Amino acid sequence: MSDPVLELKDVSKYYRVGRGLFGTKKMLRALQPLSFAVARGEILSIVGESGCGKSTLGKLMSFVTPVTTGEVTVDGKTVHSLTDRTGRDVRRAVQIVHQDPYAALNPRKTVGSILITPIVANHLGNRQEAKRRAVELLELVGLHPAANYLGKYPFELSGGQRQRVVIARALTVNPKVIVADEAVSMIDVSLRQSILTTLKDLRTRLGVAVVFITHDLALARHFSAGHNTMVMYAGQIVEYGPTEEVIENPRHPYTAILRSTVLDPDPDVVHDSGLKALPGELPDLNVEIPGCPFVNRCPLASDICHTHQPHLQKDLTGRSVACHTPIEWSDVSGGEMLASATLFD
Ligand SMILES: Nc1ncnc2c1ncn2[C@@H]1O[C@H](COP(=O)(O)OP(=O)(O)OP(=O)(O)O)[C@@H](O)[C@H]1O
Repeated sequence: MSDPVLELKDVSKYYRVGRGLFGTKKMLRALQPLSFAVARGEILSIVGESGCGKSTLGKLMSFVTPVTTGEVTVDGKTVHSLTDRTGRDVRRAVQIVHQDPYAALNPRKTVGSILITPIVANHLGNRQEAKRRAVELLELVGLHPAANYLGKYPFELSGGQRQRVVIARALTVNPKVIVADEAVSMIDVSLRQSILTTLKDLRTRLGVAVVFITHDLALARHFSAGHNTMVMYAGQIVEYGPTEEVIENPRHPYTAILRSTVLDPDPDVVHDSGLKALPGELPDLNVEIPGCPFVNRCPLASDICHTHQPHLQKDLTGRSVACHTPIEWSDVSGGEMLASATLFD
């Protein structure tokens, strides 16, 4: 990859979820070891059903939660503990924006204080410089005239305005990557588009990379058009590559089924098209299974899928798929693509 800024190497996450027989620890495998990188200024969408590990991955890459195994690095540097002062610069290079703008802001602090405090605390300017920077950031995230917002309390703002303040706060420490975890899912549908545009503008204006975590394939297609999309299933990456390739000509049967279930035919339509329930259930993450985690829901499964776990393999188009029986596409007439498998019936 050209110019990676954030790299995850064999990163996994197990949560302790109680005690089993004889007091043994019961662990839930939220993420299998996975590796990928985010390039400077890249937009990467991460999509998948509820429980597939998207938020866990977002928390690991922004140093909110420690990894169980593996390593997360920013410009080749890592942190050895999430509270280690020497790793502060590395940690603050990745900022996370959560879905709930109501819970994210201290109701007793003004917008000015919310933005000025981290700038001063991180020695990025004195109070006067911090105030100037706060105004700049509010303008940047689309709150005009910015000076009017400094004295406001969160309760005086709409959900969309609060989320803009949350994004401005993330920018106070000059991050290299913003992880937006379902950042518009609690925002009124009519305001989503403009917040997404603001996030995209940050990439253009500041060169910051944006990792966009969503359960909504249509939003991913829209937001990361021209960039990359990763599809997750049961704590694993099942498909990864250029957004148009992954979503228009999916090679993993899971991506294909998601696509046929949820997508609006118009790629420019942004609306609430969350994943509908697929037939079957996610596998039990408490149990280690030998084969592919999707095997019980997969219409293309063959014998090997029950016994051997498929690994992510890159094809000639630069897309990676973890599947023993990936869908083959062929160009039949003047660019029209035809799948070998009829998953869309
Ligand atoms: N702190 C925790 N302790 C125990 N299990 C957890 C914890 N956080 C997440 N999990 C479990 O890890 C798995 C992955 O959860 P995660 O929240 O990362 O998925 P997700 O794809 O983001 O889903 P959602 O969109 O519903 O948040 C789930 O089975 C979840 O119940």
